[in-house]
Amino acid sequence: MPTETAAGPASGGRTRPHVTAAVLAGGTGTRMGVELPKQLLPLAGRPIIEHTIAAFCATPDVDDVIVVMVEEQLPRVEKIVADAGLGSGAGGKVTAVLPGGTTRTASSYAALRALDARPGTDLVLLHDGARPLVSSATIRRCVDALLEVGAVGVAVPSSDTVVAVERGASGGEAIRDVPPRTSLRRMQTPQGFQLDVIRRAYDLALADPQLVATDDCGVVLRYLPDEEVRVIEGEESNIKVTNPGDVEIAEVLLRLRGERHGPASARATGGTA
Ligand SMILES: Nc1ccn([C@@H]2O[C@H](COP(=O)(O)OP(=O)(O)OP(=O)(O)O)[C@@H](O)[C@H]2O)c(=O)n1
Ligand SMILES: C[C@](O)(CO)[C@H](O)COP(=O)(O)O
Repeated sequence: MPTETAAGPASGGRTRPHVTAAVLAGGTGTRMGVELPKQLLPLAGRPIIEHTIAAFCATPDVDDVIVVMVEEQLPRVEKIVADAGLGSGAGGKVTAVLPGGTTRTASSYAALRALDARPGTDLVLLHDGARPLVSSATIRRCVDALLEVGAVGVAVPSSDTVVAVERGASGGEAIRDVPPRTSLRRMQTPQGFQLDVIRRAYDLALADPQLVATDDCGVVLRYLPDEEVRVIEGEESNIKVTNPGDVEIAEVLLRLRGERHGPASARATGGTA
């Protein structure tokens, strides 16, 4: 339930809920094709995951951050958090670094379980550790929407025509359908939820042996069909580092952002203004 807090300037002094961001970094990055989990690769001299965590720490709407990481890399992430001053004891907001699961869904669930053991959170933002360029503005819009609905996902329109495919008569891939582009969005993260909503959805999902999900809004849509899942506008620059070459693209986007806002502004916001 919303609690009276010393609200920061961005919240205009209103009574506001306690917001926990969960950074999901439990994947191994197989598509990237390098040995190290991709979220540990350097981006402008700092590990990708450090950029991601810093973005949430720098956003006044976020009260604390938990990180879900590949188990064998937990000490490495704890060191990144400590060295960058992102821990809650050092002026940052990271309160826990936890092991993830074997799928993204299992890692989301691990984050939710951690919150079970630690009451206080009203809203949770689930975010890909591999999206280091998320902006404070996007995070803020997500939190604002959660004051009105139980589930929110950040998305961008598709500038390409998107098609559904199937195996064709010739044996190759063939178009089955061309959905109207105006009704399509590309989902990003953060995806935010009132905690009781995502808990109920995951309780049902985890009991379903057929569970297949690629994002958390999809879990709510499927298992709580009466719940409105609002889509809010994201930013093209909030890319997910996934394939070889994506780190270089992220470097360019980061540089452009620095040029737009100036180096002092980029530093003050963890490069995420
Ligand atoms: N078991 C998993 C799998 C993924 N993720 C996280 O979910 C985000 C989006 O997933 P994706 O880009 O698919 O990352 P990987 O699973 O690492 O990549 P790949 O699918 O190429 O192996 C990433 O931040 C990833 O670390 C996670 O927390 N736990
Ligand atoms: C959650 C997500 O980033 C939304 O686009 C995406 O579905 C993650 O998928 P992945 O296969 O785990 O990269």
